[in-house]
Amino acid sequence: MPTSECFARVPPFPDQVPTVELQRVELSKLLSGDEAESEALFEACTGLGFFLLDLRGCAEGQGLLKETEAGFDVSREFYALSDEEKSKFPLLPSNLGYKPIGGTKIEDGRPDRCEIYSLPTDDLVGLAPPIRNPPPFEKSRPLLTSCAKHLHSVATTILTHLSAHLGLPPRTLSSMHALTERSPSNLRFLHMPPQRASAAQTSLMGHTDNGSVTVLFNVVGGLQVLDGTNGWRYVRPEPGHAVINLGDSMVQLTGGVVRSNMHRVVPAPGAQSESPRFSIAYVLKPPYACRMERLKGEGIPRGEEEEEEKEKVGTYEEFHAKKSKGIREGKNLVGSRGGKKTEKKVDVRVNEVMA
Ligand SMILES: O=C(O)CCC(=O)C(=O)O
Ligand SMILES: [Fe+2]
Repeated sequence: MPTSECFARVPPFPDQVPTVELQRVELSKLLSGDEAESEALFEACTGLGFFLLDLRGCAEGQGLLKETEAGFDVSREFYALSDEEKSKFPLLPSNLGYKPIGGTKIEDGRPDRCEIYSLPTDDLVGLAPPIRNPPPFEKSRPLLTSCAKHLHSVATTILTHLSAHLGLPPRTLSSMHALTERSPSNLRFLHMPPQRASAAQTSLMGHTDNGSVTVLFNVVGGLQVLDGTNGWRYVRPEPGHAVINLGDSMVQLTGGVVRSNMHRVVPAPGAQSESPRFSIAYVLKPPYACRMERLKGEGIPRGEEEEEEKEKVGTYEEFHAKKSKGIREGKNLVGSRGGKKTEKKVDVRVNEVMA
């Protein structure tokens, strides 16, 4: 999450709410090849599937914090536009573009309370003909392109460490996600307006991400992770850190070694509930053409179901389309195995924590 100056502008996250204990990993140490840090990363990826990445200890991280901070200003400018202006940029295939409030459903079928603008990475880095984005984004193209490239590099650094622990040649996962092939990866700007306490509801439904790695920045709380039998727990926003989580495609490619955990956004707790909530996420996804077959590495299990899987497996484009359709229809939401086929299904409606 951005620097402490950003945090000073909103009331503090309260101490009295149940939070999840996330592993902290330092980007500077990952970049210098620190083995203990790499081990901690792998533990978090195979455990909860979420961790905090400290960006403060190196120039790469500090630069990214500054860029995302500027990104929050771009987001505020966009969300200050009228609904009429925003709706001139409707959702494109692959869920890119503008999703208005109520565009998806929450667990109980009610409309969500979250609006999202997703900019395709392909467009930002020149892999695809540019789409027409709203003026606040268009006039900040150089910033957003630079930000997307730096976020992409953070996400692939994480994938390089994962490759090592999975017994894959070091560049297997990062070259699979290179910025040379078209994919539905995107830089997304989310906005959740404050809700009336008497009618407060989930803002963004419980879901697992369907990409590979998500790098998330927020200042106001509200993100919750499903923490095993503890149920939903808030993630406390921390200055100078990004929240990292793995998505379904990594579960598929690793035969279930890593976890794509359920998470959702509810109204911010305590005094923060009056503040509008902005977040920025970089969602790294495999290329459309990538075959979603289990990779071969010493750390990746082989099993009977693999043969069965091979017959069903297709491209990431197909994998992605199936999940996106489910989300639009409000399906696939009340149960999760945390991305692991071996896990017991958990009802995501358990232990509602709505402060
Ligand atoms: O806004 C957040 O904190 C989470 C957003 C999220 O889960 C997503 O964009 O997939
Ligand atoms: Fe998500």
